[in-house]
Amino acid sequence: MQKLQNYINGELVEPISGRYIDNYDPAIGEVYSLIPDSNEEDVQQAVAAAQAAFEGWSLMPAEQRSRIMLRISALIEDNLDRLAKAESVDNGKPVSLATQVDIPRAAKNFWFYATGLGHYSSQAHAMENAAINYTLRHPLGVVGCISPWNLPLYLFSWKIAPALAAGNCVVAKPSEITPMTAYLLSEICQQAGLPKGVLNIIHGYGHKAGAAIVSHPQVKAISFTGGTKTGEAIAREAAPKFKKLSLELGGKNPNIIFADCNYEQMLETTLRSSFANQGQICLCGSRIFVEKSLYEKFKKDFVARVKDMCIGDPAVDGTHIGAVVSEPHMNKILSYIELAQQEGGTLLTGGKRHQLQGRCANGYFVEPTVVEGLSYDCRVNQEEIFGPVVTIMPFETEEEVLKYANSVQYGLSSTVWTESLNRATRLAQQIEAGIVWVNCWLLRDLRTPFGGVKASGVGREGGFDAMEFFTEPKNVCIKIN
Ligand SMILES: NC(=O)C1=CN([C@@H]2O[C@H](COP(=O)(O)OP(=O)(O)OC[C@H]3O[C@@H](n4cnc5c(N)ncnc54)[C@H](O)[C@@H]3O)[C@@H](O)[C@H]2O)C=CC1
Ligand SMILES: O=C(O)/C=C/C=C(\O)C(=O)O
Repeated sequence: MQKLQNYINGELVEPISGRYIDNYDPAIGEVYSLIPDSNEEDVQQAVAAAQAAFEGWSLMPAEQRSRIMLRISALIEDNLDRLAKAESVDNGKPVSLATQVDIPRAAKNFWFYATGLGHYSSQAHAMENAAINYTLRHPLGVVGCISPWNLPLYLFSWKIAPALAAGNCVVAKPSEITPMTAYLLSEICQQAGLPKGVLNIIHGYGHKAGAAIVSHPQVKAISFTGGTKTGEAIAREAAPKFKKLSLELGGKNPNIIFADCNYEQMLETTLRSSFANQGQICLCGSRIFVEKSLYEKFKKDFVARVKDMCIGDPAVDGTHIGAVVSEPHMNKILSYIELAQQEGGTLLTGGKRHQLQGRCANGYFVEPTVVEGLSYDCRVNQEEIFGPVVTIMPFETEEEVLKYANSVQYGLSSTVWTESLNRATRLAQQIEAGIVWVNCWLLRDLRTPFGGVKASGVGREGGFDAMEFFTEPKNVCIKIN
């Protein structure tokens, strides 16, 4: 069976403990590879390697740094099929999704920051006839990047690329549930000629390897994406040590549909925003609010389209819904479907584990599920499920739907469907979320600030926001005589 290795100081190495963790293919429910069960000692070696590499990397001319990152981007593109297949096997997502979305975006993340670093400039503030201020931005040193299992290489690279572009050296940990493409990225970094120690990839459990990265005194910042509870634990550890923190956490996003919307566009996009990646994207619109006059028509058409979706082998073209990421996660999703019924909801479609034949007979598949009849403040409408489950609810007025939308502890993204520009801008102003999509969903411009409010996180990724996070400003004030 394939054994993955840590990537430390430019070399692929065994974990010091010699211990490994089972890695499952969720579509067949079997272990197919082993990953290092790394501990504090592995992290210590990785941090030491990163520290040693920092001077060389941070002082390297920006153009040279950029060229190395562009080579990584190109190699990801060259390996598109291999990486997409690996992502699909590791995560359960349809290979078509990994080919069209996950892997191209990983390549783009490196391209975006490799080119962006050449446009990042310091600020100057002139005090009339008194002084001129200029603000230097220094890389922080060694930084930690910790990413989740839902968009493995996409989110891993979304953190690593700006950190490297800003001149930092990185110790990164992918999720232990989906480690494969991060491992393949280590091979790509070797081929691209990334100097040793600049990026170190440690595999293993969050409470062990991840916690060791967070608590290491030489790790100056942590960029984390994952569950809100884990984000809290990381903040508890890192905040008293005055580390910089960027936390992208959970969501319970409203999808607000008015009767005057472009109906076909809305219906097609709502199918995606509900069930893309088996609903395992923190931006999915899991609470669908529909204006009362459109509710019955929407319900009929939406449910019919959901019933048409193909749940199947992720390796096969034409599959819309693949496996969810793990057996515990499947059970969590099914328990929320149970809860929805206890809370008085009616299942309009779905609701069960889906049984496939043949190769995937033991895989972790959940039917795309639509629930109606729940109140906006019940647990199912307040807690993050992170699976292919949506609720639909009617509303009558803007005030009412705004109250529903803002009733949750989360505030990541939101979607508004209307042809009225006035209404869209009114709501965009009042919705408590870091991102508002009007008549679209997950339309991404990588220059824009990305992140959430309330329990959805702290800080913003994307564009120069990420470059600012990964650098420390120093103001120099020169008096003019
Ligand atoms: N992007 C998002 O919003 C995501 C949300 N979730 C939500 O979180 C729930 C739990 O999922 P998990 O797999 O447990 O995600 P998680 O948040 O625990 O895992 C994310 C990453 O954090 C690491 N980690 C865990 N504990 C850590 C610690 N104490 N210190 C440092 N690193 C640590 C993990 O190893 C992984 O690399 C899901 O059911 C879902 O609701 C999960 C993944 C992504
Ligand atoms: O940056 C994006 O385009 C998407 C990010 C998605 C997440 O952070 C997530 O699902 O966890």
